[in-house]
Amino acid sequence: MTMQSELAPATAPAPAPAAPERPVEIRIRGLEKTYTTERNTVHALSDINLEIRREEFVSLIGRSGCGKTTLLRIMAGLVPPSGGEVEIGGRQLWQQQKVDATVIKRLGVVFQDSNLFPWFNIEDNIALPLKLRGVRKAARRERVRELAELVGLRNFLSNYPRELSGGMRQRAAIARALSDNPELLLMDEPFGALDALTREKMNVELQRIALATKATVVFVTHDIEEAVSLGDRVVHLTPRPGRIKDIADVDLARPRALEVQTSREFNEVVAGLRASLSQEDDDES
Ligand SMILES: Nc1ncnc2c1ncn2[C@@H]1O[C@H](COP(=O)(O)OP(=O)(O)OP(=O)(O)O)[C@@H](O)[C@H]1O
Repeated sequence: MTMQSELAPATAPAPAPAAPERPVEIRIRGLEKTYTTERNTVHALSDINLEIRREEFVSLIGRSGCGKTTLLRIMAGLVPPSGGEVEIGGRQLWQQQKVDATVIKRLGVVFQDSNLFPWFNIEDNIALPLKLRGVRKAARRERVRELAELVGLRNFLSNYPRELSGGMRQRAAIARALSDNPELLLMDEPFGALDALTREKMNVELQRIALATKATVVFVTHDIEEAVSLGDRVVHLTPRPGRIKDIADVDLARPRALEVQTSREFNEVVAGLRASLSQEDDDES
């Protein structure tokens, strides 16, 4: 495991960048976010600098309120930053508080709640982004079938969301996010509401899907084991204001089966991150 720290002395060996042969997909520079409400001002993110390479899987962890969701929502074009830059695929996402629509087309977003429309069946839910883009019915049907195969919902296309389990609904939400072939998948605690066993299965599934689609993935979670199981790197944010405290490299081959969690490397990375998170508690007390 390599822990990269902003506070590392100048003599520390330079950390090996993940997948150096791949181009940078996301470049975040000097990102700031301040929320101003009638009652107070919250400095949610401060001087966030991060580069993510194409096809990389990056997990974001940190205690509640450290700005994980804010960072993801800025990257998704949903919340404007107060300062700094987010470049995706070589283009600025935000310009004067407005999003560049061509950059948004590269993105797929999945939240904790699947947000499926209850009055549409699974096929229509998955097909919705394609329909909105004016893709013809026959092409939509073909793409939905492909995606349903990928996420294991082939036999449930005519069902309604209420007839599916939580894990199946999340798989449908992932299929919908993938429908327009996004190069970048942004996921905010997508499995947070699932039971532990379903979550483990979904972690294995998600890796398979990410490998098959060659998507770059940014994945927010509270769970250290989940972050390490999935990530090529794990970015640890600290609160007040949200900053990157350190970044752990996870040098484990893919695809990673559940058994990876018994390996020495896995447990070393988890222990390092746990120590880093609990040091935050000590710093607070
Ligand atoms: N719309 C908003 N208006 C005002 N403050 C906000 C808003 N959204 C978030 N915040 C504040 O910004 C900070 C970061 O919130 P954010 O939701 O990004 O953290 P988080 O790490 O995702 O938290 P959690 O793990 O609990 O979801 C918090 O102090 C939060 O109260």
